[in-house]
Amino acid sequence: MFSSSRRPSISGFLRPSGLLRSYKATRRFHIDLRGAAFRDVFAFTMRHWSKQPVRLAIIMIAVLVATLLDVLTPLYSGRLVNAVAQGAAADAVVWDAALAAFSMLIALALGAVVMRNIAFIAVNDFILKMMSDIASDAFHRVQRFSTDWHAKTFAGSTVRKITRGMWAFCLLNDTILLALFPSLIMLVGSSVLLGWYWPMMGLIIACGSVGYVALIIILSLGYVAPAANLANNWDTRLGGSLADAISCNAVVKGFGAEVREDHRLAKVISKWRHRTLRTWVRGTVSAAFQGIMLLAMRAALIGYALFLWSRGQTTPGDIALVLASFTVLYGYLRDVSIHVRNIQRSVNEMEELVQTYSQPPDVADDPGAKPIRITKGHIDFESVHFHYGNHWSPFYSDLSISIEAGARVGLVGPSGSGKTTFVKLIQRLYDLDAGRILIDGQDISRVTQGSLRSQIAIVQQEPLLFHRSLAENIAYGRPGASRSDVEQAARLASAHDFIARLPNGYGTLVGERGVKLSGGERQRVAIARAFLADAPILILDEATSSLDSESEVLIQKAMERLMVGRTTLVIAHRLSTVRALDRLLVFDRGCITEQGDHDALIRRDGIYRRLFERQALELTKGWDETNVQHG
Ligand SMILES: Nc1ncnc2c1ncn2[C@@H]1O[C@H](COP(=O)(O)OP(=O)(O)OP(=O)(O)O)[C@@H](O)[C@H]1O
Repeated sequence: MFSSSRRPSISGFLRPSGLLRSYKATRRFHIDLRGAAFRDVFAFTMRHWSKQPVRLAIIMIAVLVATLLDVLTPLYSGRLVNAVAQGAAADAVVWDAALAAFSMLIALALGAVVMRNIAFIAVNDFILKMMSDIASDAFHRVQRFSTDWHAKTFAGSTVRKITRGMWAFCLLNDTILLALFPSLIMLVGSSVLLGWYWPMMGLIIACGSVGYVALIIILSLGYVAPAANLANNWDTRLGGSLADAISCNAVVKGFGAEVREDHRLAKVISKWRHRTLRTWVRGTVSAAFQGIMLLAMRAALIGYALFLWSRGQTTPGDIALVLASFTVLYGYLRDVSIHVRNIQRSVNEMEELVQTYSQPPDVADDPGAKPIRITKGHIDFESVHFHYGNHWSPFYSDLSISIEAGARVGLVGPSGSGKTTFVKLIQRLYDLDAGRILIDGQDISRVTQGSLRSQIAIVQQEPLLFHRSLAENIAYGRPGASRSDVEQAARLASAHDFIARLPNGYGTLVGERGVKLSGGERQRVAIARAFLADAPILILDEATSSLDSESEVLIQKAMERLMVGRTTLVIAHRLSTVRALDRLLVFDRGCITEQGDHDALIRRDGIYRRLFERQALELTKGWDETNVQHG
């Protein structure tokens, strides 16, 4: 992420700096030119600009006036020189002319400072407002992307995409509004000013500047950028190699392989050095060409001015005007290469963020969708056809099943048979290919997703907790729940006792994703959250991880209390825990092959009986081994 002090790169408008130094400052950034990316990013920028037309107008007018005042400054420098060259200060006419020119110079400088600061103040608000909008819009969209999207995308890279995109947008706006726009005004203004007095000089500036900018674009994008890209890759590889060896230091030590790792890194460093050197050399060559071009312009202008002077057509003041004009213009022009690279860099870094805006949500609410009202919790699958996006064959074909309101149903079957997919479809985390899922007679694809999911409580196998206090995590099930409601839910979930023993009790922060709690404690917090949610439909994804028997009993009891009065689906991994449920659905490769209660299923020679016998056998073996050890 960039630093939050964001102006140093805008040297054209603020403070000119050496070409080479500036080049080196930006050399590490990824440079790549793609027309589509430029178009999308500029369209995105325009959309944001159009939301603040008044501020944009203030900025542009202030920058325009400040730069025009800079354009006029050489004119009065020339007049001052002319006045001084005319005679002694004792001459009142000369003195008045010199004083008038001096006053104008001060007034112009003061005006430029005032206008520039007006532009800065306005631009701060303007850009921060857009950055805030981008952050909240991106968050809004990302939160609503499908489970599939989140499964495919690393959370860390999404976060980086948003924050880097925000700062790149800041740099892009700074560069356009505070660097390129004034440079353009200066270029046109100087051409007009000098062209007004000497058309040939106007032509030299106009043609020279256009040639100079074209040269910069060709050198930056065609010559330096490819080398910089390669150097950048080696920069990343160098970082990766360092991180790899340092993070696996225990292995390196274990094998006494320090020297081997030194050699390995030395090879990477050598490649990195060569690639980087090539980029720097190209940067230096490019800077030299730019310098030569500026020198040629300077020589042409001053040479022409001298030529006119030799013919008696210019005064010392005119020469001063030409010199000063070129010096001011030079300050703007010499940093154009940095601005071009800044634009490229911002476009590259914003590209991924902008793409998320054109991505439609995989699962969208129907226009005018109404909230669902679940009173009983009766669930019907009607001829459901479904396949995962990256699979060719359908996972469920013509699946139909009814689950009565208030029933406690276990979903069992081998790993990958489709138990979790079944509950994901009830939550509408994916859309169906065909068929319908109805809850209390309402098609879930026609209601709002938010209302549907808020009436289905879920306790996951590996519950995720926010890095917030325990009280906040539990209250997530019902926003605005009172402290006594939270404690009551924790008691029902057998969580109160362990929370009360913590030094900060309900105020304890649980660490990222709840890492500071044990698996059993996390589950009880998730159960407490589900108690507070008080949803008519409950999904329990039973933990497979081996909890100690005390935790297991506590969790089992908490879950039984939670099931009362709700339609409950239990994804069961250990069949011993679902024996008491009203009904079991046995899944096998996307089909429900058997159903009934435990007693009925165990009597049949089917998958359930085989699974049950295998688990019973494993349990007996486990017992025997324990007894042998203890014996
Ligand atoms: N997001 C996904 N994209 C593609 N395929 C998926 C996705 N999620 C699950 N699958 C595949 O769908 C099949 C069913 O998965 P599901 O999670 O429903 O099985 P399960 O019965 O719950 O398994 P387990 O008991 O191991 O949790 C598996 O083959 C799995 O690889």
